[in-house]
Amino acid sequence: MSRPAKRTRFIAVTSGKGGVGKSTITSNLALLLSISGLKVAVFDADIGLANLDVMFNVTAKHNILHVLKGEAALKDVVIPIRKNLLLIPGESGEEIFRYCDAEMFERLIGDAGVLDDIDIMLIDTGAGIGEHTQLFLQSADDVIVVTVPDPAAITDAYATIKVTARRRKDIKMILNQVHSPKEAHNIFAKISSVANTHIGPDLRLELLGEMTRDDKVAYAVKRRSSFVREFPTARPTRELQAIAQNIMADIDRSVTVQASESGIAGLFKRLLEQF
Ligand SMILES: Nc1ncnc2c1ncn2[C@@H]1O[C@H](COP(=O)(O)OP(=O)(O)OP(=O)(O)O)[C@@H](O)[C@H]1O
Repeated sequence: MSRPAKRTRFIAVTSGKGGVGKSTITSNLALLLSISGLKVAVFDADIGLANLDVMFNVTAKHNILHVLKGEAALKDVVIPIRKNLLLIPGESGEEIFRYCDAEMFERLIGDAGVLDDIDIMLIDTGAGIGEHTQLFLQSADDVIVVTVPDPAAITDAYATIKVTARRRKDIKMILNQVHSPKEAHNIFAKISSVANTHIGPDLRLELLGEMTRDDKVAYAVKRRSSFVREFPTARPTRELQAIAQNIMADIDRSVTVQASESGIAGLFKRLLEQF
């Protein structure tokens, strides 16, 4: 039986090109949001390259695919990272979608108690032009496209924005590995201008924030730790805190909904509606 739950805000984090810092940002952002007192889940939906378990330095024995196949219970798959923060390990998205049907959805609702009070679910997806990634992007409340200043990455980020904008008109961006906020704003202004001309004026593109290039970030990733914890006063940490504040300012936590609308069941319900 369904019971009241908190409405989960689904935030998909994507990119055009690999290696721009999407998983680093997702994992550290999740940590900051959870430290702020929100209940956060991170769903690793990066098709073929699920690596958030590495980012959080945990070992995932089972993942969501085992749940969908009925081989494991959700509570045995979900990994607690810290207070208020859970990881839902993923696997090949392609296969996940083979199990995306009504029966699977019923199973998730029945099993979803562990997750139905989640405030924010961050979904780490693959590159945004992929067909299956698009399903996640269209199902989410917010889409964040991460890019770096490199021209090839910007071109690929723009391609992601263009494909995503066919079906939704609000897209956010994070400019990572910039040298200064000015550089981030200049790049964003150029992307916005091209999008306005070629995609259309009804697309609402928003710069959620920027993160400076800093060796401390790479150092922490190499050590499988989080830079926001290791370097709490470093510039990228402060910049990511500002991004977390922006996200929190947008969230109304007071709304209650049916359990089927929240957590992982809510996400799969939305995915199912795309078929
Ligand atoms: N602001 C930054 N400053 C310095 N290095 C960074 C920064 N952000 C990310 N990196 C480094 O970039 C590399 C790629 O990051 P990450 O794995 O998060 O990218 P990704 O976009 O998730 O890639 P993929 O999609 O291939 O998993 C990592 O080694 C990380 O340490």
